[in-house]
Amino acid sequence: MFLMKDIVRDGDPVLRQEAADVAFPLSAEDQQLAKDLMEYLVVSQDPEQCKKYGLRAGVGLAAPQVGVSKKMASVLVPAPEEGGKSPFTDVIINPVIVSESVQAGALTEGEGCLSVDKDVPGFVPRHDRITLRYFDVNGEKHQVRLKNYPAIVCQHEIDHLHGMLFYDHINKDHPFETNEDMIMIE
Ligand SMILES: O=CN(O)C[C@@H](CC1CCCC1)C(=O)N1NCCC[C@H]1C(=O)Nc1ccccn1
Ligand code: NI
Repeated sequence: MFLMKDIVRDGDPVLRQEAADVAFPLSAEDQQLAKDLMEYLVVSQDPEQCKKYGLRAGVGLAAPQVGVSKKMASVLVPAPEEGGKSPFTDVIINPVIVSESVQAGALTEGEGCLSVDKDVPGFVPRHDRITLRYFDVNGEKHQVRLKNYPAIVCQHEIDHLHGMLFYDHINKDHPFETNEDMIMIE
C-alpha cells in the first residue's frame, strides 16, 4: 500500500518525464501497480483509514507520482451524494484524449496535487468536456465522454503522464482571470 512517503514530490525529474506506454497483457508488477494506485484512493477517501495512515485524500493518482514512469493512473471520483454512484472510477492505461470541447472549465477552488506541497493559487483552465480513450487492466478498450469535475480530474492525471503539473496552466500575470465562456466548477 502506498503511503505519503512513497509519493514523489515536485523537483523529482520523474514528474517532468513523458511516461512510457504500458504493454499488454499486464505484467504481474503492472497488475500490482494498478491495484496499489486504486487502493490509495479508496483508503484515502475513507476518513477513518485516511487518518490512520496519515494520507492526503485524493481522487486520482498517476504512476509517475509513485516514481513509476508508465502511462497508468487511478481515478476515483466521489459520488456526488452519500450512497450515490461514482461518476467515474477506473485505472486508465495508455489514455488518449481523442476530442475536447473548445469551451474551457476550471475548478473554482483552483487545484492542488499530492506531489506539490505548496499552494499555488489560481484557476487551472482545462477543457470542460473530453472524450477519453483508454485501456483497463484487462486490456479492454474504453471510450468515454466526461464533463465538468470528472473531466477535470482525468485531465489532471493525464497531464502527469506527459510531465505536466497543474500550475503550468495558471496564468502567471492574472491567475484568476476567466472569460465569460469558461465553466466554473464547484
Ligand atoms: O494527480 C493526482 N493528485 O495529485 C491528487 C489530486 C487530484 C485532483 C486535484 C484537482 C483535480 C484532481 C487530489 O486529489 N488532490 N489534490 C491535492 C489535495 C487535495 C486532493 C483532492 O482533491 N482530494 C479530494 C477531493 C474531493 C474529494 C476527496 N478528496
Ligand atoms: Ni497531481
